[in-house]
Amino acid sequence: MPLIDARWTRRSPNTEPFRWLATEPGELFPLDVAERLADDFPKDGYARIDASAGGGGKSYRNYSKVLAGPDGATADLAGLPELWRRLVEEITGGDYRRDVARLLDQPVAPALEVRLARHANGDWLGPHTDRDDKLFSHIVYFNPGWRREWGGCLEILRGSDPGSVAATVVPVLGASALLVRSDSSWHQVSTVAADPVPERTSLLIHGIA
Ligand SMILES: O=C(O)CCC(=O)C(=O)O
Ligand SMILES: [Fe+2]
Repeated sequence: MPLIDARWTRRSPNTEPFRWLATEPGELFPLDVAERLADDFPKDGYARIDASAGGGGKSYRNYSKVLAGPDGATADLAGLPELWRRLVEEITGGDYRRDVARLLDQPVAPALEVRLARHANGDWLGPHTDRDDKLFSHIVYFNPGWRREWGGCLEILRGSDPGSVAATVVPVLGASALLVRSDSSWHQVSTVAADPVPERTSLLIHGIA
């Protein structure tokens, strides 16, 4: 039995302010699968990245862990919980990227990068469009009971202005967002509120051209 329910790709993307799609909990995988993935969310082997000083690129702070690189190399899969290993194998296995290509009317991504991220209290990701070597970004969330007022929400922007929010995705368990990269695909992650708000966990899948 696959973990991913291929029916999630029957949806049509939004066209405003660029091409993107939000999926509801239960669409991408059954809720009990999402719960088990959240329970087993890998905790070790992250790099703390603080790019708040800028330097021309996007401004952000998080913990990041690469699961599969664009060169086809997979990192540390043996150390992953069994369910996570299965999920990474399914994502990199071929059907997933063909389904995404059909949904987005794009060429099949020649390569994927798969990462985990954790955002702690005060972490954020400033406005950006993603690098132009990306075809799409798919972000899946694993946060039971996450509330909008805790921050850490994905905000779809009309432009580079952080105030130009067109839509908000609350990163609740099992929800996901699929973004088609373009010069107008501006988005950001609002700052995660202070303790006792828990860490925000996510899986990122980038299609690389
Ligand atoms: O975590 C999210 O909701 C968005 C992440 C993102 O946009 C990125 O890593 O480029
Ligand atoms: Fe992004």
